Amino acid sequence: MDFQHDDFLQWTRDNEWGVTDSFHTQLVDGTGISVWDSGVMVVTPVQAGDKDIVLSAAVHGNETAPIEICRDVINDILAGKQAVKHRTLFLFANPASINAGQRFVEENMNRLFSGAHSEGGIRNRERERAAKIEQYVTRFYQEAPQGERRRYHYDLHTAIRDSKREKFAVYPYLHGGAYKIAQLQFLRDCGVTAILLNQAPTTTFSYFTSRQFGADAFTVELGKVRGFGENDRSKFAAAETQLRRLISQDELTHAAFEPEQIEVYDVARTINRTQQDFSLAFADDVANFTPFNKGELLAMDGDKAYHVEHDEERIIFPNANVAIGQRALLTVIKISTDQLTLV
Ligand SMILES: O=C(O)CCC(=O)N[C@@H](CCC(=O)O)C(=O)O
Ligand SMILES: [Zn+2]
Repeated sequence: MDFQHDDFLQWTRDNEWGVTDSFHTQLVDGTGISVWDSGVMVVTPVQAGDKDIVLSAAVHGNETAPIEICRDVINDILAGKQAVKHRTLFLFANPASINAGQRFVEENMNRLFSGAHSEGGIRNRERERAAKIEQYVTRFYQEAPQGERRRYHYDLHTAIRDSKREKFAVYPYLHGGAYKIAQLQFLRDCGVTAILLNQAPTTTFSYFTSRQFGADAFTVELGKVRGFGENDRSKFAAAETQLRRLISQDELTHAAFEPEQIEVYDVARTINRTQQDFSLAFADDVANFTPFNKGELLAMDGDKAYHVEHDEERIIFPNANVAIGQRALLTVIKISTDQLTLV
């Protein structure tokens, strides 16, 4: 058995819950290609730079634009059409959900990291896969050459709803750490125009790599959920270009950062669904970043009402259909970039 060299994504989907074998091959230029599992590929240049880069897609299988981007980058690497300068781990995280055309099969994988996959006495294959992905990422960062390393993780998503900010990113809670200008520049050049600052730990993939490995890690929302072949790839061209530059260039140069180029939002509240009887007080077509006025009703969770507590409080990721106990809505409040400790 070997992996399919001309279409790694298809081979991954054909082995949706993983394989026990691993594979290694070399490209003509000596670049190492190691496949640790279905959807798990490590690219190791002969003379690798000092970056260890994780690019993940398909944590949610219906978010196809990032999957298509990573598919094309990987296939170009395997075909010798895309140079790689830094160690790069590509992950198609949840192949079974790709095949199902759904966000997940049994459980939202992006709520299973930082060990959450092993809590609550629940077992399912998404939990097993999340645990394996944690192991692969750990192995990837730990197997890096000695010396000062720069760790990155871009977990690429698209959003269920429309968004008044088409591309935005979630900066995981940094526990007092400083935000990095270079990351704001990179995300800006990917087309990101808004950054959400999480103010508490989560069980998302990007929080795991940020907290566990000190990676510059982000959830990057690149657009809207669409079927394979339905993505206008011109809308993702800037992001794809930056990702290709990231893996292939020693250093990335960016134009100077201007605060007005990216809006910064504090996550004000996380509203979880705790009751079967949960509803949002606005229509399904109300877009991410829609502002609400103080006092307006946002959601009912059983008989608990959630009202807007700040002027211009904006909704993010509204989803009344989440599992009991999971996040049904974030609200954010815009802050001045000047308020950030930037390094
Ligand atoms: O559009 C939505 O409702 C969700 C889109 C999505 O999958 N977003 C991520 C955000 C992860 C984070 O907060 O860092 C998710 O909900 O898992
Ligand atoms: Zn997602």
